[in-house]
Amino acid sequence: MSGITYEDFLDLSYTPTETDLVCTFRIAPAEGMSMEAAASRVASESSNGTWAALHIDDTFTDMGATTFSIDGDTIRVAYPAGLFEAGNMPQVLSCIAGNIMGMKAVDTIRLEDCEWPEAIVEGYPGPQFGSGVRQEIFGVDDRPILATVPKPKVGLSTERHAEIGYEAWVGGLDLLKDDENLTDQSFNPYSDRLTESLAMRDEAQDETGEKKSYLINITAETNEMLERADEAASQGNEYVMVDVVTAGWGAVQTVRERCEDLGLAIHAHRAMHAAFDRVPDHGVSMRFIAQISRLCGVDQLHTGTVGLGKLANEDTVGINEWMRSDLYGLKDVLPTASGGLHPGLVPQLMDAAGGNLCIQAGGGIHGHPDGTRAGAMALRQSVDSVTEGVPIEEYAADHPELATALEKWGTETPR
Ligand SMILES: O=C(COP(=O)(O)O)[C@H](O)[C@H](O)COP(=O)(O)O
Ligand SMILES: [Mg+2]
Repeated sequence: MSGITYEDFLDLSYTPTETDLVCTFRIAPAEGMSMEAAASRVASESSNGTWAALHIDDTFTDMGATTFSIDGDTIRVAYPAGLFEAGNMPQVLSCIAGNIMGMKAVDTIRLEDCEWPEAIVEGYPGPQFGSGVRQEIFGVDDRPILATVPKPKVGLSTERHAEIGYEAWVGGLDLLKDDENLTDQSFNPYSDRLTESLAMRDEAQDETGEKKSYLINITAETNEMLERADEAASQGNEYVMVDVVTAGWGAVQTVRERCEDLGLAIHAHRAMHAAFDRVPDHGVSMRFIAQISRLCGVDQLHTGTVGLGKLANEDTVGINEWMRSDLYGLKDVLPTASGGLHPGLVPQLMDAAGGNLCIQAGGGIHGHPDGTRAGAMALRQSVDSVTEGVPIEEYAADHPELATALEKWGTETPR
């Protein structure tokens, strides 16, 4: 018999192996607790230790993590790959973002970043299409794809919702998108909405000669989501949308598997992410949420608007870069910029975030003084101004819809 105590989880001379998962945390030790003591408790509680010294014998497999670096408030912890069940994202979170978030040894703790080894990545499918949706679904590779969410976000009848979609599609947008809290309510049932919207989609395609599609929200209990995905595919749609944080990562993994069979792309809305990532010193970062989204295999993910728009953002550019970085052959994820966007913000957005994007606007389309179709035209024109390299004000001179949008909202960010 020998023993393990939390001190065994700190070794500043340790060098991570190539199969270790390395996590970077920022921590504030509780009063009276040294940095070293708090840092070793993080590694202990998130792997195989507890508050008391434990007795082990030689049948024990040591899956202990090691805090190997302390730099100011930042610690780095290496976890052996064998600690993690292959392809089980909830279990990963129960380790590295689990009990430690409530541990009294720290006042605050935030998981900022992970370096994922191949030994773990190979258990996950990654995206089926990634940013390839632009080319594979829409045949577009020279501009961002454009989406709109009808507003008011809930309460519109099915017929009105589909009409708004039609107006947006013929105005030049690629995608109609459901809002995060529209699923299968009595005022706008899922099946009816799917059928009516796709009928409108077909009309818009015939009229414009452009491919159009629909980010229909299937968020629900997992089996229900699978049925809704089946229905979306059987009616000829190309996408489903899932609120990935509220649905849960196990459910996302199940949906991803079904979408492989159905050939459907997944648009990930991140509603509730801010409960975990908004407080700067606690929780998990949006970067981390983006990492697990990619591993679980979503194709598009909301990652913010580089500080423009109505919602708080964390490092959109850095996250977007991570989502297209090399990850042992996993496909990339197409970033979706959304939240308080309007045509006048597009040049700044594309300047900072590039063109490999999905740009989504709700109020910035339907709030256009001349209605949804004009709003959609204005958004498409704003993107065209950037891809054609013409300053937006100059472009607006012979594009009246854009001119009206600029008159209304300028190039300022709303609040
Ligand atoms: O409905 C909207 C945007 O509507 P609008 O264009 O009217 O603001 C989305 O839910 C937000 O973009 C979510 O935020 P994020 O993209 O930051 O997750
Ligand atoms: Mg929304």
